[in-house]
Amino acid sequence: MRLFFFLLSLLALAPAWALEKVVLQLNWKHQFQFAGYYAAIDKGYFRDAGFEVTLRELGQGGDPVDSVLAGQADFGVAASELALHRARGKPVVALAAIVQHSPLILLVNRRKVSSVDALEGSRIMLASHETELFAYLRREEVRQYTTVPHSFDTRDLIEGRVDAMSGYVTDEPYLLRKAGFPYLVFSPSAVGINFYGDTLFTAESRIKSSRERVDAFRAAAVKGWQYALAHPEEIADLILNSYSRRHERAHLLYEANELKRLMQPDLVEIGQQSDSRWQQIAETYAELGMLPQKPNIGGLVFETEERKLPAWIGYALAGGLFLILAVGAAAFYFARLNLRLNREVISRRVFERALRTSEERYRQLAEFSKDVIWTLDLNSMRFTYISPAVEKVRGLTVDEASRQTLADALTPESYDKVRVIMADHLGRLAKGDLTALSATAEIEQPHKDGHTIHAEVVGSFLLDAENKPHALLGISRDISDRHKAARKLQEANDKLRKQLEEIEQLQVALKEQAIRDSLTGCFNRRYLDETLERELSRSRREGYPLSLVILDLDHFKQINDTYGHLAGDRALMVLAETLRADIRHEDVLCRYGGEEFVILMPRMPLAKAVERAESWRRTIEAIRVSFGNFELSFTASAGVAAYPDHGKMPDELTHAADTALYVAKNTGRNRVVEYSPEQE
Ligand SMILES: Nc1nc2c(ncn2[C@@H]2O[C@H](COP(=O)(O)OP(=O)(O)OP(=O)(O)O)[C@@H](O)[C@H]2O)c(=O)[nH]1
Repeated sequence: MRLFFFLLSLLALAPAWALEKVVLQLNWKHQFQFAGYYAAIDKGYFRDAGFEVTLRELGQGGDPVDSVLAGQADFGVAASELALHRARGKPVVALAAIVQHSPLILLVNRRKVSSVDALEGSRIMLASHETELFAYLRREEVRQYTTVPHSFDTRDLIEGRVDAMSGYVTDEPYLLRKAGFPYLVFSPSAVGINFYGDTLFTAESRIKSSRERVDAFRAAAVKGWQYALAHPEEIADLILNSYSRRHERAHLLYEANELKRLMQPDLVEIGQQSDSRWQQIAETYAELGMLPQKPNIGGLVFETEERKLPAWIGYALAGGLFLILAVGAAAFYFARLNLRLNREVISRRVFERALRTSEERYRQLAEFSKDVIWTLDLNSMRFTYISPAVEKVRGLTVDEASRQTLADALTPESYDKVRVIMADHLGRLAKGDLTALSATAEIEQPHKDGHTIHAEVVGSFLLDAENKPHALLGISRDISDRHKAARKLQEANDKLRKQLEEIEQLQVALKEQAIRDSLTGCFNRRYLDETLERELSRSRREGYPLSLVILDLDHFKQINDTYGHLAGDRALMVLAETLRADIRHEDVLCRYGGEEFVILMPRMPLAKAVERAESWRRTIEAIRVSFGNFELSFTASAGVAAYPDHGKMPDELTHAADTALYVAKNTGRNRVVEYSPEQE
């Protein structure tokens, strides 16, 4: 009975015994990168194919290629370097190209490095098997750089211990974005290096000994990958529960998403690989001097059962040989055509590369310019590009500035101004006036902190294929400092002008003071002396007469003595006012002495002057000046002399008028006396 149960238990164990134990050497640590293999184990696909699979992380075993060739592992995961190894004679066989496009990239600090060229002379963290990145640097002509052994720790890049590090597009960007680090990605695909990513491989010896078993292993792995891509959340949980908690769930799902993008399962059957693409990869290595020319990678690509042709096809092929010969000529023609096409493809690549280089240069110019460079879509009137200088100029991040409408980006006055300019230019362009392609304007823009900045903008309309403007490309230069300086200069100029005006007014006042009597406002004696001389000369020159009246208040001393000096002053002022109101515009009224006034009258003949003096005498006689409780009245005497009758020189004339006045005083006062030589 015991023997029966023993035999029964042996039977139950039989399938487990039948399983072949194999080791699959991974090229990195557990994460979604190997999702298909976890799924194949968990869902029993490997078991169904007769395998008990142990997954070994990198670190638990050596390099996958070395491990598999040394027999320490049965299968391995490696990338395109498989072509390099095969061409160098290592008997590796690629079973399934799981990831159609390599996820390998270079990561840099965006603030420090903006183009691959800038990596010349820098420190780059790279793993030795990341051959395509070496190829990439070489193709970008970055020749001098220090390779730093990989720590696989993004902090080395964040903290600036290296200038660049290699990484997987599926992985590191997640960590860097989470750390808020301003990273930039350089991908070898930019220069046409399109390598396979993770590829399942084994040693040639294993295929020779059991091709069917290898095929079964491959099929189980592919099935696992199909499941993993369809159920990323389930596999993420499986990784967390059974393999590694190194990556959080969100990180694993990010990886799943990126990986799916690189595998393109909707377009390419998982694991599919082609001889020609592997050959291209090998030739890229050759082109970069890492392999000899025309590298031989024969045997690298595994012939699956599906890929192998059935025997009947061989007969069919033989039968078709005739047909092939018949179309030989056509093939020759197509080969030539193909050659030409190839040449075109190459020249196109060269052109694209030149274009990329020039684009890169313009991008750098824009990214590092102190001026803000931007493009505005004319349909949506939204910004489609704004360069990072906006942060310094307007205090806004590129994202914040890009979200602004044109109206938000300008003060209301500037917005109106810009709209008018744009409408004008677009109108002119519509009429075919190409001088309207560009415009300049000074505008004001709000800064994030509330103040206003002044900018000088140069804008150019970009035309589409039909020559219609579709966008506006602009460069805005911050001229706030210039503006401030100009405003200060203007203020200083205004102040200076005001001061000059004040000085001029003071000078005029001073001049006036120098020639006027302060009590009565009449011209003073000095002015009379100058004027009399000038007017006499003119009279002489032009031959017209000139009269001079000296008028003196009678008994003025008595007014002072009786009513006080202030009353005398008041009488003088009233007298001056009376005379000023009566003389002609060209007459000159002067206070000649204390109570003595002179009236100079150009172009006035003697008789007329006497009449005028007589009229003043009568007016003065009638004056009544109120002073306190008193009413003052006074009379005046006057002497009249004229050019040329009584003298030709100033002294002669004043002397004559004075003599006549003397006579007036002595003959009873309150009278006008005309000079005559007998008075002497
Ligand atoms: N209030 C006042 N008096 C003045 C001013 N200038 C001169 N006088 C006075 O004018 C008077 C002139 O006196 P006199 O020269 O004797 O002449 P008068 O009293 O007018 O007599 P006759 O000229 O001979 O009629 C003096 O008393 C001066 O003090 C002045 O600016 N204000």
